[in-house]
Amino acid sequence: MRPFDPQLLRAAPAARRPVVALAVVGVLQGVATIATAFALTAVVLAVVKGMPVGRPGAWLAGLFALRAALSWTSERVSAWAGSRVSAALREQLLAAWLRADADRRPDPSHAVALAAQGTSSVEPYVAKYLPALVTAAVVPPLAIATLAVVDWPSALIVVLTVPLLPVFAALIGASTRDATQRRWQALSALSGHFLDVMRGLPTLVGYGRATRQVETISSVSQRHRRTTMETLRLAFLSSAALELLATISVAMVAVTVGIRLSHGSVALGTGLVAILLAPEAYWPIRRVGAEFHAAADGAEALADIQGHLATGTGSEVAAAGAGRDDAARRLAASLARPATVVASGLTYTYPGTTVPVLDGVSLTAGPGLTVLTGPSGTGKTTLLEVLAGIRVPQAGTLSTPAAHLVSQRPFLTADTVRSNLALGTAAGQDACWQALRDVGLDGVVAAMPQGLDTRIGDDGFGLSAGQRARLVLARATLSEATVVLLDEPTAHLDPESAGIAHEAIRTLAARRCVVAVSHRPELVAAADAHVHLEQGRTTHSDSRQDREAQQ
Ligand SMILES: Nc1ncnc2c1ncn2[C@@H]1O[C@H](COP(=O)(O)OP(=O)(O)OP(=O)(O)O)[C@@H](O)[C@H]1O
Repeated sequence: MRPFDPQLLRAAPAARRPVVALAVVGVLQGVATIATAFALTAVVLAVVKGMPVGRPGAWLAGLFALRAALSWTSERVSAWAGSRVSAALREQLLAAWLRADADRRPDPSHAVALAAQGTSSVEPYVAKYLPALVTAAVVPPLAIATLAVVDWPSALIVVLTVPLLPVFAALIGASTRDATQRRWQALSALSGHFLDVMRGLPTLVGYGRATRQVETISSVSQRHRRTTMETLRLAFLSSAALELLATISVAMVAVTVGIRLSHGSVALGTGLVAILLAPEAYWPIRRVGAEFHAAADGAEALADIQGHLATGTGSEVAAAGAGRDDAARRLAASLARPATVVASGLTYTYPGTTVPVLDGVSLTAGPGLTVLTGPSGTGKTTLLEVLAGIRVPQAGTLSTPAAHLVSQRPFLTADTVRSNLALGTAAGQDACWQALRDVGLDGVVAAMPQGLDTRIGDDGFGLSAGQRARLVLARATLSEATVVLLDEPTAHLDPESAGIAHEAIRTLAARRCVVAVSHRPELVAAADAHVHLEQGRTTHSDSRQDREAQQ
């Protein structure tokens, strides 16, 4: 971890003002502390000499009040700055991942760890460590300069001992960096494993292997606990070491002042100011050492976040020829474009593999229904994802307006039926009911306790697989996109429900360009065009007219 990474201020512009404000408050606190040393000395001298303490006492009280106010301000600004920066980074991360194609998105467990704990761990870095760093750069030189004017021998001792603190801190910091990296990896592994287990819990329970996971989660948690304790041990050790060093250094100043006082070679006032000022040269550096450990996680996470923000900017994505753009702008532009998909020579190879899944696929789909068939694993889903702009082909050209993709594993949030239906559109009550009627789900939703306002669980929990499939189909009918891509939309439905859904798909295709992957012969028969894929290539395509002519 570098002491300060200017990338932060570039990555999170929201951090600039709070960091500057915290730095100013830190410097004012330092100046007030130095002034307090003089005021306190004046009070002590007044008492010793039997003079009135009213004036110096008032100064001292005023300075204490100022320091309390500055301390309160610093805490408030810190809390505000931390939450502002972490929220801004979280927003930027999500926006970058949404812009990026599927191959550049991180693994979900890593994404969860980074967007949740990662961005939160940047808070102490911004709110505590950076202001401490600025204070450490300003206050010690100020204290030493004042000390040099007041009592140069004390200043000399401080100048000779103060560099030991950053040297020690840097030595300890090197091992902290490795420990923090290990801790961060352990945390990612823990959240990833936990997510996998939660996802696969029904299957694990079904096969009677759920209890085995307790052991695995326990060992992953233990690894995280060990790495956390290792980091904490280092933090306590380094604080103790810096504390000891600073105390010995201050003691050296105090002892020499004491000896000179007893010899009468220094005035009481000067000696007192020197003793009170000496700690001010050390504490800001000690504070940096203490905050460094709390901030180390944040610095590690910040480096990771910056990597994701840099790769998610999309410059290469646009250059790859798929013409993907910001989703909202694309949707707006798409409404003005004809509902036609034209793909030519699309070639796509998954990262880490060598054999292309799509090998020069060409396809033209206009308004109406185009059904895509082909054996399992031949690349149909991949093709839909390329058409939707989620994956970027390595070769070929694609021209399409913004598309609404209904995947095989539909995405449903833990929210009301209404918000799951209207996701991203301004569909009202009537439109929602009409969409539900189109897919034959109106009776089911009407029978729910709160109708459209009934909450469904995460991932559609509480609905059958067929109901989920129809709900996302209803959502597609509400979408404003002129191109709708459906991946096996009726795979989970009984013949009756499939019939209703096919009718809804045909209605949808009357107004838009619908490309559906399906193995249902009745949907293929009803299609305006049929494209067959095999081993990543289009082996056959025909239109309804071709089929009618053949018959
Ligand atoms: N993330 C991935 N990384 C590497 N290979 C993948 C990935 N996803 C899919 N594949 C491979 O790409 C090939 C095509 O997969 P795809 O899901 O597109 O096939 P499909 O035709 O839709 O199959 P199905 O009809 O069974 O849904 C498969 O051989 C699959 O193993």
